[in-house]
Amino acid sequence: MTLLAVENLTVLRGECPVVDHVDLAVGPGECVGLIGPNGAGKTTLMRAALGLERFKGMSNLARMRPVDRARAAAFLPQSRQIAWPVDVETLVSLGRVPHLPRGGKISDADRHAIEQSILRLGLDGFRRRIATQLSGGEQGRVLIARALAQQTPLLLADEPIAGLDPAQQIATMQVFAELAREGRAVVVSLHDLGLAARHCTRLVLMHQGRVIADGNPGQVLTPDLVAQVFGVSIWRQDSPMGPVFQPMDVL
Ligand SMILES: Nc1ncnc2c1ncn2[C@@H]1O[C@H](COP(=O)(O)OP(=O)(O)OP(=O)(O)O)[C@@H](O)[C@H]1O
Repeated sequence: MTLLAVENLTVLRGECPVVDHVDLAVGPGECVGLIGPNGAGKTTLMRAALGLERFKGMSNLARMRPVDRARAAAFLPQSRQIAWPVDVETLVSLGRVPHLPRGGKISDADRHAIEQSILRLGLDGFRRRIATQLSGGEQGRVLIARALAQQTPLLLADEPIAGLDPAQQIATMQVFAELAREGRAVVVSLHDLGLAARHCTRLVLMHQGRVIADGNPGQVLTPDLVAQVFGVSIWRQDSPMGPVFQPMDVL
């Protein structure tokens, strides 16, 4: 089964392709780290796949009616704008909107999904706090919880761990890996190559709009590719807790 199917997808800015003939298929059980330097095209690829950008090519999600798409995929955009001063529980409950019958009330199943998401993101103590009054990192976790409450087979998350402290970064990546183990799929863009290597089942490396490597972390994060694409050297060691990748120096 394929949850995300993108074929030959190209996004032009004027004459310039910022996403260039990308093919990507993601299925249940995969936690895909979308990596690449600033401007590589990661955000544009996700937005186009969701039908939020004009593109050439094919995306299964962009073809769907909005209500079907909202049940098929949750999207966590890079901008973490929270517009309304509502409490955390109310904000997370908005993730259930695609599942509510027209004019319908929240059901027990909805309540369960909201509760699970709040607990999963460690937000139990925050549920009555006004979301706009939380710190940037706390707001980020609330928005992740809202996306989880949507209970979609696929989650697309654009730099969700940027600005989180180390414990929250690890905990969030563990939640994504867990979702994949439960049979859902996650596509997450991130700049921390070490966390990407540790928690993702697969890495897709973008450079100048193209996918230039796609495979398991060891296949993608080779010293040559990392030097070519990111312009840094990388230190790699296998540890009892898995492989460790650490960018070391600018080349
Ligand atoms: N609205 C826009 N108009 C013109 N160019 C744009 C627009 N949005 C993005 N771009 C350009 O498209 C390219 C890809 O941008 P994109 O945001 O997809 O990269 P990214 O890989 O997500 O980068 P980052 O890691 O910095 O978030 C960049 O060169 C960017 O300047």
